[in-house]
Amino acid sequence: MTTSLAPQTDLDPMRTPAAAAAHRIASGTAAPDDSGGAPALSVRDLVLEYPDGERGVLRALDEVSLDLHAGTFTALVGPSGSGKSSLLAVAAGLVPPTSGTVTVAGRELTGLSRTERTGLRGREIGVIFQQPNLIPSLTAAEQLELSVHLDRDATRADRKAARDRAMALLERVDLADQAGKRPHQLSGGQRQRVNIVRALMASPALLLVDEPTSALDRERSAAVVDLLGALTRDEGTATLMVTHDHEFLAATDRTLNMVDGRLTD
Ligand SMILES: Nc1ncnc2c1ncn2[C@@H]1O[C@H](COP(=O)(O)OP(=O)(O)OP(=O)(O)O)[C@@H](O)[C@H]1O
Repeated sequence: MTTSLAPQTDLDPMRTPAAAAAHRIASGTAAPDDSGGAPALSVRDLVLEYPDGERGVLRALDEVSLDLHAGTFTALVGPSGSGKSSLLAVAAGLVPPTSGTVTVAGRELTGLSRTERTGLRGREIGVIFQQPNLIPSLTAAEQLELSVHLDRDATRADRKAARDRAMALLERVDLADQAGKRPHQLSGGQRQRVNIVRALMASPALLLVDEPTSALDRERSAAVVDLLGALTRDEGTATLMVTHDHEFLAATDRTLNMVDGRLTD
């Protein structure tokens, strides 16, 4: 992977993820919906070009269009260098496209200011990396609650909602009894499960996952992919997972193939 996806440390200046999650759960909008409503992610005619020395430009994404709906689990496969990570980075709002549009939860990313884009990312986009990038000094529960703790505007009710949401998510992935442990006290599979539910804290509309199984053995990899599928349905996210492992495609609802920056469904 050449494109780097920065860790999600940006804070939502308007609303804490915990408050947003509590609101969505209370209002029932976290329910799965693959019925063809407005897409969680809509990409149109996306082009991404990088400067490429004497050759001019390298076109990493070439007229890519796709829609992802709530509650659906989509795999993105393709040869090395075909543009998979570039698509994730642009969909996450971390890299601006050369042209084309990316709309997440009804908001077009390129039309937003930097602050608005950061806010939207905090609320609506979860990103999971190849290696769990957990903070060594924090417990599993604290990793999940970090953004609300860093938010000076968070109320006591927000903090309580974040604690409750964190415990519910840790319980959902069978880690309630590990909530007080730091990353070095957890196994690789447990760390990846903490990483996954941390990305779900704000009940994002869109979950972008970059090769989540690359550091795991076969059995644990299958468990992580199954878990991502189950959480996609439970939480109602639209999940896009880059994978090299065709063995896990059966666990997804749909597979997209990328070749030379183009999607060949
Ligand atoms: N920051 C960058 N600057 C210049 N070229 C880049 C940059 N990031 C990626 N590229 C190029 O864009 C193309 C697509 O790269 P990308 O990382 O998206 O592919 P990928 O399908 O994710 O590959 P892999 O499976 O190996 O991770 C490649 O030719 C790559 O060399």
